Amino acid sequence: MKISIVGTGYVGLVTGTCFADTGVNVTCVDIDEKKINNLKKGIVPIYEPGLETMIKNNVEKGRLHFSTSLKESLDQAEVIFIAVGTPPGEDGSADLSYVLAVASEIGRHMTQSIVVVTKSTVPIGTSKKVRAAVKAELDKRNADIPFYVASNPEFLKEGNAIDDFLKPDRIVVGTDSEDAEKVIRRLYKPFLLNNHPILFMDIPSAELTKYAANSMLATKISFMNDIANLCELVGADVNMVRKGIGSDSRIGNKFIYPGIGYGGSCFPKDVKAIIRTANSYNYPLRLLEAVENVNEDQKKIMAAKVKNYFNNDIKGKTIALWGLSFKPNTDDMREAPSKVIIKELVEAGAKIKAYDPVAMDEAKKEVEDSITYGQDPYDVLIDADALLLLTEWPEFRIPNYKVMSKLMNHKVVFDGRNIYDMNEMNENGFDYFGIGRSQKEVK
Ligand SMILES: NC(=O)C1=CN([C@@H]2O[C@H](COP(=O)(O)OP(=O)(O)OC[C@H]3O[C@@H](n4cnc5c(N)ncnc54)[C@H](O)[C@@H]3O)[C@@H](O)[C@H]2O)C=CC1
Ligand SMILES: O=C(O)[C@H]1O[C@H](OP(=O)(O)OP(=O)(O)OC[C@H]2O[C@@H](n3ccc(=O)[nH]c3=O)[C@H](O)[C@@H]2O)[C@H](O)[C@@H](O)[C@@H]1O
Repeated sequence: MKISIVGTGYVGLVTGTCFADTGVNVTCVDIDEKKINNLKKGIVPIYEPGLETMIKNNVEKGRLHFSTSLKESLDQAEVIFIAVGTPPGEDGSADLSYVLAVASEIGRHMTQSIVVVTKSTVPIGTSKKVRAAVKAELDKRNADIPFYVASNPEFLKEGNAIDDFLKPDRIVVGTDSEDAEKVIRRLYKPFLLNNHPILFMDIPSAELTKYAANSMLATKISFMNDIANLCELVGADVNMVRKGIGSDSRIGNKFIYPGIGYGGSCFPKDVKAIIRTANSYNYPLRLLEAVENVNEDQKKIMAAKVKNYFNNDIKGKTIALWGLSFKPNTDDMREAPSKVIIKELVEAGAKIKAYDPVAMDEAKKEVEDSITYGQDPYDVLIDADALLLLTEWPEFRIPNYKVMSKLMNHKVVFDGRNIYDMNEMNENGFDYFGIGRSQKEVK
């Protein structure tokens, strides 16, 4: 079987590599020549654990190819996945220009019947537009070639992408044709061996499922952030409350970790987009509007805690940051809450020294020039007046109190992910502030 994946980003590259791993012949296509040239040399553009080795293996076996030519990739391909970006437009709606440009290109170059699958996250009705864009190009050249469209949203998480793709909780496919269903079922069969279901449904339902899933997860996070803030006021510990509610199987213990607000390329964008879609039907999604508002406020909470601790005067203070990426195991800085926190602190006159195991190169492209970067976690603690833990990378989990005490000017830790033991911090002489943990225990 031969397939093509257009868009070689987080989703396209992982999708292509995982399909190649099952023996399918895959061509990953991108318009970014540098990216494709690098991939041909074995240089992977993103940090995703396990991906590099898997790519290398499949390239060596001759099953995984990289190209800038969509036209060439179409040769004998049975399925083509569209996995390009759908960034938010100015009004919050998803920008479909990349998706539709690919659809038109498919129509311009296809020579045999093919299933066109949209894997990008797209609003309801997009598959219709994809179908129309392909058809318009076929009509222009009087080509009567049958083709099918399908929607196959992706649910992988960055940092755990390969595992999520190989062992999905479910695969969602929206289609209106039995022929397309047959081809897609065959392609996904290797991932269904452990009884993970493949759910076929109508196309609008598949498209909406993706937004509903991300919105539900974002809602859980904002809910817990709201509860965490209440915990601080009433003297409760959100870690306890989280365990207390998470052990109710109806609620579940996943995605209820409070923190510094959800970030990344998807939750913020997708919550905005579904609100926008609903508004266009004159149906305000009040709950999700609140989810978004809580999240915006939550991103500012750490900076507020720091300012409050130093009596609203952090001018000239040196603040050390551990972690910059929006979550561990990725170098992705898109919508990272760290960017909001840095902005707030810099505006108040603080000097920032940051360390992240992999995201510093990405951060340098997006963050204030005034901040400096360290070689390792302890490097940034030299003369620091405070440490802020922003991303829960494993290497930050067990801090070396002796070294910290020696290096830091002032012993205070603000833990944006609640990974530290408050008592242990206090016993080692550190003032400690987590998220949603009673301030009473602070010395
Ligand atoms: N990043 C993630 O974890 C997830 C993303 N998604 C969705 O998947 C889609 C892709 O997201 P990412 O992989 O993060 O995007 P990305 O920004 O990492 O990659 C998109 C790629 O598409 C390429 N591209 C743009 N126009 C093109 C064209 N005409 N022809 C060929 N290539 C083209 C770009 O050069 C870029 O390399 C988005 O809709 C996103 O919402 C869904 C699930 C997870
Ligand atoms: O559509 C997408 O792109 C993807 O978006 C998320 O995946 P991702 O953004 O990679 O990462 P998550 O692990 O979901 O984390 C998102 C944000 O929420 C935050 N988060 C997550 C969980 C939690 O309990 N608390 C919390 O604050 C993380 O720190 C991070 O900033 C979804 O989890 C994926 O299923 C989906 O495919």
